[in-house]
Amino acid sequence: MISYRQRHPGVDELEAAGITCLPADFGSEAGILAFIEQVQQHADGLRAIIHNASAWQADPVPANGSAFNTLFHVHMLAPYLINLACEPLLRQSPIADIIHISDDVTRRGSSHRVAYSASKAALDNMTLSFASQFAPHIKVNGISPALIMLHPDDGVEYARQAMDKSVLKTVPGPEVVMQAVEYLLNNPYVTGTTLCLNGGRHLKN
Ligand SMILES: NC(=O)C1=CN([C@@H]2O[C@H](COP(=O)(O)OP(=O)(O)OC[C@H]3O[C@@H](n4cnc5c(N)ncnc54)[C@H](OP(=O)(O)O)[C@@H]3O)[C@@H](O)[C@H]2O)C=CC1
Ligand SMILES: Nc1nc2c(c(=O)[nH]1)N=C([C@H](O)[C@@H](O)CO)CN2
Repeated sequence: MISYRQRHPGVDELEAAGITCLPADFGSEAGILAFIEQVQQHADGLRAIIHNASAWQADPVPANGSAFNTLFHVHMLAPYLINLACEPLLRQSPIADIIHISDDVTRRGSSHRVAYSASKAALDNMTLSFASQFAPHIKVNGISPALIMLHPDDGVEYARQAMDKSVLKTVPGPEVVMQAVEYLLNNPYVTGTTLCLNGGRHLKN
């Protein structure tokens, strides 16, 4: 089961493959609650919930609360309300997991994405709280990536500078996130942990 906001061709492919694709906009509490209602109508139980939705928003200039408001909803309120509402569905599964996708930027903050970084740091803290609240039946962990994949409009110089930020000097692609997800889903002794997926950036700054 996936949520989508804009109907990408990839959503059509998933739906054709039999995946339940639910429209959702987590930018408001009403949108989050509407998504929860859809999940409850489509699922009798859940093996895992992976919170991936995100907006890489820079801080607006001149300053206003728009980015903070959006990112509070998408990175904080949506995981919070979905986790609490779907706990009973997760308890139907003999093994259950919640995974929050965060961002390595929370290590140091961001001078141009204060709201983005703060909301991801809050998500990291919710990993700790929900891990305590839902144990022992449900494991709750995070994955904190640095640059995973380049955008189509990223230039060669941007890519070189990005690779130089880590000691492993690579932009690995989404497979490494899947490897981290599989590790967390399959390891019965890991909870309250956020996996650092950053090519060793912390060794450089
Ligand atoms: N890409 C990278 O290098 C890095 C990514 N990450 C994190 O990894 C995760 C995946 O990254 P990436 O794929 O690049 O993320 P994207 O920026 O592509 O966003 C992921 C999805 O979030 C959805 N989304 C955005 N706003 C909303 C909303 N209001 N309601 C519902 N869905 C919404 C988008 O849906 P739609 O397209 O339909 O609008 C999009 O498909 C994110 O949490 C990101 O913060 C962390 C560090 C590096
Ligand atoms: N929601 C998103 N979050 C992030 C993205 C993105 O495209 N969408 N991209 C990055 C960058 O790759 C950054 O890691 C480069 O240093 C971070 N977060």
